[in-house]
Amino acid sequence: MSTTHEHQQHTDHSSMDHDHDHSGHSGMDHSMHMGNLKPKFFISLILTIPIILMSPMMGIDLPFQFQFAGSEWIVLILATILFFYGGMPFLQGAKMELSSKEPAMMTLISLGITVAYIYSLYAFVMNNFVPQTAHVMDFFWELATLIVIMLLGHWVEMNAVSNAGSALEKMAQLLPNTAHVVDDNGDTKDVSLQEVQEGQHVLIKAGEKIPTDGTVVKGSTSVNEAMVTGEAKDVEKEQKDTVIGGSVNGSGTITVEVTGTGESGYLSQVMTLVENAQNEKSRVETLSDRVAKWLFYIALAAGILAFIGGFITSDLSTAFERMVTVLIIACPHALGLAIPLVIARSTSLGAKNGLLLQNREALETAKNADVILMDKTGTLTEGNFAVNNYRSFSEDYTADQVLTYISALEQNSSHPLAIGILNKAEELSLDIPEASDVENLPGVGLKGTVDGKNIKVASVSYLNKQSIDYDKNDFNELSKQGNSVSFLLIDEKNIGLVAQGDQIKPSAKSMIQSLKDQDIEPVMLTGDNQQVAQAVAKELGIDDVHAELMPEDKEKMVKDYRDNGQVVMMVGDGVNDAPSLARADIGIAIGAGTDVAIDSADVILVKSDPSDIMHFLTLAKRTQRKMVQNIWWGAGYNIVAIPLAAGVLAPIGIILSPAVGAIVMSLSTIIVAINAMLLKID
Ligand SMILES: Nc1ncnc2c1ncn2[C@@H]1O[C@H](COP(=O)(O)OP(=O)(O)OP(=O)(O)O)[C@@H](O)[C@H]1O
Ligand SMILES: [Cu+]
Ligand SMILES: [Mg+2]
Repeated sequence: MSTTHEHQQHTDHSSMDHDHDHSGHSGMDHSMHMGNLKPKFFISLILTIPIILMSPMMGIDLPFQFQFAGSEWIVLILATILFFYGGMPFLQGAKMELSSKEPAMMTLISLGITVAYIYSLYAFVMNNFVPQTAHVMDFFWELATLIVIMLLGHWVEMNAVSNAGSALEKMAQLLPNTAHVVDDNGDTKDVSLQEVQEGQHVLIKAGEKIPTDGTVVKGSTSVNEAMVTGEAKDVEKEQKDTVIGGSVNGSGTITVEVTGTGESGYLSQVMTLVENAQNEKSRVETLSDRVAKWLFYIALAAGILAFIGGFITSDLSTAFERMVTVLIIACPHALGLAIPLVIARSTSLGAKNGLLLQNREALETAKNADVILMDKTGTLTEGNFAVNNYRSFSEDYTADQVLTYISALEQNSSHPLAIGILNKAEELSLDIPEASDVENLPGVGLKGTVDGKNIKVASVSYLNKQSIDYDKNDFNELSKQGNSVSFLLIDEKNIGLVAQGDQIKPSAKSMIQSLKDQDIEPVMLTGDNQQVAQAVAKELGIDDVHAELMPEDKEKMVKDYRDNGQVVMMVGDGVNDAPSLARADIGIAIGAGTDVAIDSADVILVKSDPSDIMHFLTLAKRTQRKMVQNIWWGAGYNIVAIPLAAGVLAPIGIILSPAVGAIVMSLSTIIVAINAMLLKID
């Protein structure tokens, strides 16, 4: 079971309807190569102040400004330092964008500052060394403020990303992080990962994350190490093999002697979460890059036209001035903040509402969701099973012995059904033997060896498929009462059963109603038997129910819906849900669920409350709306200002005064910032 691999496939699949490129990071993922912008921003700010004071803005002297003999030299020197020091991150970014042939934000900024700088140099030379010419307007003021505001924007953006990272870290700590430590008597105890010590033995059940580095001392399994090594291939592990903390156990149960420190595995787990979030390239971010790319071409074209127009109607100097004005005004100050601010706000709102977003793209896809497929056990129900009945069909075994054998296998399972059974066994103080070669049979149950016997705990659908006899009336009676029934098979012979009941989560019913109100069709997919499934569905108001499904059946259902052109959300918690979570457009895992499910999902409901799905949908919708609004506010300024600056209306005497342009530009930046902060979900 290679979940990460499947996740990869999943992203490939979803590219049917939109182009999100995980490979195309390079040119646009500014934060990766910009280093620490904080000192850069402050030093640039200090350099900028004297420039603002001593240099005219777009050729206009502001009331607080002053000049003195030689002050233009100070401006020149400061601006030169600023251009190379403060502008470097953008110049480097532009180099990367251009080398991948994707001119965007960085190229536009670089073009603006480079033209401003070079033209200002030219103006400086003309004004100071060629006295006969008319005064040539320089752009040192614009150059300086441009660089400072851009540095601020990117610093905020990077902060947003790393804040999201630390929010994630906090959230991840809320997820269960215990290891099952085996003591000398063979009993297991759940211990917080920080307390696990080298040399201890830990039990790792199917679908669980391997908590620490170690050596296998018992059992065999296959392990998916993709999270750690990046290679999406299952690796077979048997005794004496080493396992890596953070990798995910397949279907076998193993005992491992801890060799790495207790924390390393867990920490790496958190770190991967955070890293994934940081590397995540949301398509909405790309949207602003796309807008910037268009602005780049528009600005370039407008700049050239302005130059030609200016040259025809006036002189070379006016032509240059207009071109530079256009390029500078085209620079998307506000656009640089439009998306990062919304993302920062949205991530922290999500965290406050119990949502851990592993894949921010889910925020975008959500608005198109047509159908939501939901697992039953542990998702819509508590997964707090209580044994209502257990019995033997064989004269060779008592009912208690049936429960004992089942418990022997269940000790190796992380399934909610296992907990109910083990609680009952403990209540009865049953002496449980040790099982070996335990393997999870997803969608069916468990198998293993106890007292030299081949034992299985299996579902009714397995018995049906294998044509193993059981009393149908008896089974129907139990399951109609809402019991999940598991059979004990010894050498494939039906020996007994255990029947357990569960409760529906309190918030589930109103959530289903809200989903229907939003025209999202709820469908229940469960591995449990028909009768229980129907009972729960009826109670919740779900009309479409599919029961007795194997994990691959669930996955196929997701696929069928998607092939039908529908956008599928899938909510689940178990090993049996992992493939479908990865396959769905939006996979949502229950925080208390198994590690594989969590790894395969895009969103984690940390509080394990299904009604947080509604929070997610609201957050997604509002985030999306804010992004679009902010892009309009950010780019709208450019759309209006560029043609004016280019002199489109010059023939009728209207030409955008550069000072007014600069003021409107600042206004649009402020609007974008305030608008982002107004994002709320209640
Ligand atoms: N650890 C286990 N102990 C006992 N029975 C099990 C176990 N695992 C699976 N089964 C049997 O297999 C059936 C299917 O299990 P599966 O995990 O696929 O679904 P589920 O947990 O019952 O339901 P859902 O898919 O809604 O979570 C269970 O209903 C049960 O009969
Ligand atoms: Cu700008
Ligand atoms: Mg489940």
